[in-house]
Amino acid sequence: MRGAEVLVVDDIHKSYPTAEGPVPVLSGVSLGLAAGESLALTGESGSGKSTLLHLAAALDRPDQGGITLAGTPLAGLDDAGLARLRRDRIGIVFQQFNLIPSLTVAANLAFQARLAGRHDPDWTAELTGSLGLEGLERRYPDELSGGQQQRVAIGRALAGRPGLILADEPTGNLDEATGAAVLGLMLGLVAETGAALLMVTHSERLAARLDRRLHLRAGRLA
Ligand SMILES: Nc1ncnc2c1ncn2[C@@H]1O[C@H](COP(=O)(O)OP(=O)(O)OP(=O)(O)O)[C@@H](O)[C@H]1O
Repeated sequence: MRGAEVLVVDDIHKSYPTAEGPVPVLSGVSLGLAAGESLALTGESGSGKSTLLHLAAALDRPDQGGITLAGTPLAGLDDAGLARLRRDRIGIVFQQFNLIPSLTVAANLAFQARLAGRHDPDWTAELTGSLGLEGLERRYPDELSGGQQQRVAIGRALAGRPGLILADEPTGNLDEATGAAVLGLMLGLVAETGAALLMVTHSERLAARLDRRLHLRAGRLA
C-alpha cells in the first residue's frame, strides 16, 4: 500500500555554471515517492541522475522549483536545518563511500545511528550479518576491499533506519550475487520500516526489482 509522500520533487530546474555560461542539467523534473515505495532512476551517463539525488539529499539547492521532504519544504530551511533533516531522516549511499577513516566498521555504523538518534545494537548486528561483514567489525575502512567498503557504506546508510534512502549505484562494486543480495536487504528494510528508496542504477535487472522506474533523458523524465 502506498503510504504518505516522503519525497516530493516539483518542477525543479538546475544548471551548473561553466566558462561557456550556465549548462542546464535538470529542466522541469517532478516526482513523488511514498513511504514503503522503491523507485529506480535510470538514464545515460551525464543525464542528471546524481544531480537529482544530490538535490533530494538536500546537499544542493535547485535553481527553480521545490523539494518537500516528509512534509517539510526544503526551501524554507537554512543550511543547518538542511543538515539536521539529512542527519535525522535520510540514509545516503554515494559512489564515494564517505566512510570515516578513523573509525572501525562497527563504529562507522554505530556513529551514523547515534547521529540519527536511533542507535540500536541489535539492528546494527543484524545489518552486519546481512551485509556479510562479520569478522570485519574491527577493521578500518582502508583495510577493506572496494566491495567491502561499499557494503559498510550501505550499512551506514541503513543504520539509523532512515525514512528516505537515496542510493547512487549502491551495488556498483559488488559481484552480481552479492549485489542482488544487498539490494534484497535494502528492499527488505523498505518493506519492514516503511522507508522510501530512490536508487540510481544502470542495471535493467536491478531496476526491475523496484516498484517503479523513471528514466532521465537530457534533464527530463521520459
Ligand atoms: N559541479 C559541476 N559543475 C559543472 N557541471 C557539472 C557539475 N556536476 C555535474 N555536472 C554536469 O552535469 C551533467 C549531469 O551530471 P550528473 O553527475 O548528474 O549525471 P549522471 O546522470 O549522474 O551521470 P553518471 O551516470 O555518469 O554518474 C553532466 O554533463 C556533468 O558533466
